[in-house]
Amino acid sequence: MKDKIVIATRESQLALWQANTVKAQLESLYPELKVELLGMTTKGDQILDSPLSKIGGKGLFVKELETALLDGRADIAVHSMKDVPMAFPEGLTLATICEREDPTDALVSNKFTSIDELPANSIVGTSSLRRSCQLRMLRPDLVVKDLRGNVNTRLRKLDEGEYDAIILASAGLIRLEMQDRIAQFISTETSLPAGGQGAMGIECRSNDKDTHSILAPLQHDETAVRVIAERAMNKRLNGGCQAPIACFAELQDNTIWLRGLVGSPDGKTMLRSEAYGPKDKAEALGIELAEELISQGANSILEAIYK
Ligand SMILES: NCc1[nH]cc(CCC(=O)O)c1CC(=O)O
Repeated sequence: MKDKIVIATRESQLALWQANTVKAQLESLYPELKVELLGMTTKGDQILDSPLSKIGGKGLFVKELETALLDGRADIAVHSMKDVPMAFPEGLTLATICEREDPTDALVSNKFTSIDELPANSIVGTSSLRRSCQLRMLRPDLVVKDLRGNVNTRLRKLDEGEYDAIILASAGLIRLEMQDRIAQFISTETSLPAGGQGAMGIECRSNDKDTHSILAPLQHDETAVRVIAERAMNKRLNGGCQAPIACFAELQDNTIWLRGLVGSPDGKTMLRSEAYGPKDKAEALGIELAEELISQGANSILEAIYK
């Protein structure tokens, strides 16, 4: 067995937290194993001045990390599952899906404690079409304003008064011990999360058997089933995390309950569907739900965005 694992990671606080968490888990499982971090800056970290949906989708935060894996400069990359593209480059694979943190979206505000409390014309910050289409559908009287940057940058912009409230993933705030900034954990009925939200995944070289077996104990089967169903739906819809697509799977006993939606960015059209299926057919369930949304007209909404 190898004696060292190098983790390629972005250098945002959240990415470093995630990489360090995997490092600590591996070190406690394997006291002899050396685990090092290789910090890198990705395109998604560099381009901060244009909306994410305009600068090219889902691979933005992972491409440089994947190059390091393929070059052998690193052995694994720890990702937020919602940022991981559906297809992996030749030679790389998703080895592990770790236990999910709170999957909800969070409202963060210094003035208001819930979406219901926001007065008409309040400015709400998010750069996610998925969040904004759901918010616009619920509250067409609010003003959605683009908000970029890592979690700390976004909170700073809120504190500087540019926004009345912002929406972030609860998981990121919890991990960074900023849970006290959360005004409202928004229910999944109000804001259906992005596929994979709150779950970390670990990518590595497909043929690196040693690393696969080292990572095996970090797999969380229940989370994996849920995330596989969600990603299958996204994949069938060709949607990245920048599309106004939401999907969320829950597991009750051996049954998956998968909910999905596709919204138009103006919040005027919202296609919703849900499906139940056995947990050993997670991928088929995701595809089934996607096809139901396509039969409702999802493709014409999505094509208008990708154009
Ligand atoms: N797209 C950025 C991103 N990727 C993962 C998270 C949060 C943590 C997670 O979902 O695991 C965030 C920040 C956010 O959406 O607020």
